Order: sequence, then structure tokens, then C-alpha cells
Amino acid sequence: MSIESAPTRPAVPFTKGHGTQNDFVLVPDLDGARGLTDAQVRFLADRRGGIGGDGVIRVVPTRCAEESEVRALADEAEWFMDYRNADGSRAEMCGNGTRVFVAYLLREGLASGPEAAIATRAGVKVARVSEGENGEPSYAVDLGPWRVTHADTVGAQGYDTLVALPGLEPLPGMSLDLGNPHVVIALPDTADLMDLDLTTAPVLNPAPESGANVELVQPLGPGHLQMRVHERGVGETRSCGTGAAAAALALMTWSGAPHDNEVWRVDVPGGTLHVRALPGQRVELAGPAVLVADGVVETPRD
Ligand SMILES: N[C@@H](CCC[C@H](N)C(=O)O)C(=O)O
Repeated sequence: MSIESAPTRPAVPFTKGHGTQNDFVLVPDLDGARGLTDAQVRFLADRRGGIGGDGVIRVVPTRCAEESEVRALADEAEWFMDYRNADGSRAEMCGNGTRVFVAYLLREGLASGPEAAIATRAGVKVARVSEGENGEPSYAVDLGPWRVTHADTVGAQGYDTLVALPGLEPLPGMSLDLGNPHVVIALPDTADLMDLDLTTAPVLNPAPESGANVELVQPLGPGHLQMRVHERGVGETRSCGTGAAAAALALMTWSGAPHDNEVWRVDVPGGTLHVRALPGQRVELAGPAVLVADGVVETPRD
């Protein structure tokens, strides 16, 4: 095949952004005509052959979403965060992604703020932007309802899963639903969180049907914890917003029950997040969002 006759590769505009270094490639699809194949998502997320990110977010009108349950949200939220993990799989929610998505909408004049409602596969989420302590914008997102997944079967401590990690005895974990699935494990004081090998996925027993994001946590003091995470569809990431919320809620639950408006600081390798237990079994996540670059990339077709 001559170079002249090589098929053209679709040119895709993108913005690279991150929230506490959980990084995303955002692709505007403002009339819903573009779509993204799994291969295009994997290419965009590829750190060597593509742009690089833990996830890919298509910015698309809610009325153009493929899923009818999402289209039904169009009256409440104009824009849909079509979230895909780096392996191409679809996720219901991404806490850090919601902040970056709203930062993008505001920058592009697609929303006016200070409050913006966005559609996700786990319902409508409302974000409020304000000036953070460092003078940079801070985004607080009502992540909506949460629950301990196996509430009917759990023991007094709420453990329902055993988690195997390289070099450690199996540890008990608690499953939580934040729109997407999480298993939170409190590490013993004797284990060094930073030393854990998360290059392979922790093995869960029983294995959840749709997989899970796994958070390893250690309390650092009252209302303060540190966490590492292995994300479903990605691998270890430097932060996970819904994971930070799950971790804080698990610790609140283990020490009784969350109090209304109780706030926890969550330190992750990529920065710091704050989690607030809202009245009515809801939860809020607050943190930064940064847009770092814009460009156009030629992608494979499929
Ligand atoms: N990083 C995200 C979660 C992204 C989706 C997750 N990997 C899943 O498959 O559920 C966050 O900030 O919440």
C-alpha cells in the first residue's frame, strides 16, 4: 500500500486533566456524533503509544447518550460524563472525573457555575465550585447515596470479603456501593501501606460479579486517613474519588456510624481529598481539578 492510499485516521480533539493525579483524557463530542470505540479509548489512555490517562471521558449531550436510563436524565443535566476506564470498560461513576468534567464545562462556557449538574451512569451529580485554601478552585460534588453492599449478611464489623495481597495473610474487607463498587480493607498497623505490591489486582473472595475497586486504608488520626487504590479496569492509580469516599465511610461505619456532616481528610499518593457524610445517607467529595493540555490526536478507527 502506498503512503498516499493509507486510510486516514480520525483526528480527535482532546483535553488532558487530572484530579489529585487521577488523570483523564477528555474528548468533546458536543453533538453526539463522534462516539469512541473501545480501541480508541485504549489508545487515548495508553501512556506510551497514545496520550495517557487512567480513564477517558467523552463530553456529550445527555440526550445523545446510548443508554436510555441516562437519556432520561436530560431534563436535569445537559451534559453526560461518558466515563470509560483505560481498558475500554464503562464505569458508572468517577468522583475525581466529575470535578475535572465540571472544570472543563466551565472553561468552555458549557456551564456557568458556581453550581453545575452533570449526568453519569449512576444518576445526576451536582458540583459546586468555590475558592480553595490555596486560591485555586475547589470542587465539592454531592456523590449521592451510598450503601454497604451486603448489609443483610455482614457481621458486627461489616466485613464481607476476604482480600489476598502479595506477602500478607488474607484481610477482611467491606463492600460499598458508591454508584460503582468498592471493597475497603483496613491494613494492620504493622503493615507498611507504601510497601504494598499493587502491580496485580488484589484477589477478592467471593469475587464480585462486576469486579470492584479496592482501597487499602490506614487511619492517621481522628478524621484523617491515608489510602492506596487498585482500580477496576485500570490498575493502581494515584487517586480515586469514589474510593476515597468509600474509605472514609468504611472507617466511619467501623467506629459506629457516620455523623451528619462528619468530614474526613483522605491522603492519596496524588494529593488530598475531603469527604463529608451528608444527612440522608449521602456523601460529598471535595478536591481540586486541573486541566493541563489541549490537542488533537489521530486515533485508530477500531
Ligand atoms: N477514578 C474514579 C473511579 C473510576 C471508575 C472505576 N475504575 C470503576 O471501574 O468503577 C474515581 O475517582 O472515582
